[in-house]
Amino acid sequence: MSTDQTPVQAPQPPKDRKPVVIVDDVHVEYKVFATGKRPTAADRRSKVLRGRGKQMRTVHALKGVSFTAYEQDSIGVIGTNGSGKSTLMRAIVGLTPASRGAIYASSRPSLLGVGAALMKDLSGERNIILGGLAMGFSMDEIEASFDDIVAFSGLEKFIDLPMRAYSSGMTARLKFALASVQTHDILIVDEALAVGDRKFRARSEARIREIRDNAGTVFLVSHSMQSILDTCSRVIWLDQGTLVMDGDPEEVIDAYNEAQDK
Ligand SMILES: Nc1ncnc2c1ncn2[C@@H]1O[C@H](COP(=O)(O)OP(=O)(O)OP(=O)(O)O)[C@@H](O)[C@H]1O
Repeated sequence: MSTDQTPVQAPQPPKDRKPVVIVDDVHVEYKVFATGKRPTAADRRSKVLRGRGKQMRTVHALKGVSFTAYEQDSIGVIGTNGSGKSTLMRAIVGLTPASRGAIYASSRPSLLGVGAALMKDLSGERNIILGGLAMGFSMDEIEASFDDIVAFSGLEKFIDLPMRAYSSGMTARLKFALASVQTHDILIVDEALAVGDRKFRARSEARIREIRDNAGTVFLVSHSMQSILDTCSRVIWLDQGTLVMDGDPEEVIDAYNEAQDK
């Protein structure tokens, strides 16, 4: 798909809401082996590899993305596979360094992705404790919210089973339930809703609205335009690492769908 490269018209800054994330001309480049093998830290240090520079290829995943997110924004992030959505989210959280440009955030953003680390051999119950400790809660705090987390996940009957026995949707529910006990100022949800069933999706969408109502800011990466329309107040569309459009969800999604149909 090709899109023209006219400058993106950013929406007017809201008068009474503070900026919470500023993404300023961010570029991200990944170095990969041309064979598809990713270099390890040892490979990158290795003199042999440096001498064989031709085998390395650079993937320019983000090419100068700029926008400002304000408190109470819930921003849907859309784009075709490989357009740079997850890379942008990982850059905002600080997991992937920008090779150029800068990102400023008013507080530490939390990334809730389907890939968040939980132990498959441990039960749901144990994973709640582990996840809670990893998020910085004390045992007393975890115990106090334990029943709420289980109830939110809707996995009461399965909570003593190893997570290996969970479907991907059940795993995503547990992760979302765990993450939602924490108060987030800036929450990034990467595709977690796509795997949940309708009832769970409605519950997590309600939770996203609640965060927003408490002056938080939410980014939602999804291929489900319905989830985005139901939850987001603004949508940014990425294509081949550039920001194509930023604005009203219906307008951006209409333009995106039109470009896909071409
Ligand atoms: N760790 C990595 N190493 C090398 N290249 C990567 C890495 N992660 C992503 N890329 C490349 O960067 C580009 C953007 O990928 P990214 O995962 O950000 O896209 P996406 O929009 O989230 O895609 P999807 O909708 O498929 O999840 C792609 O060309 C991808 O191949």
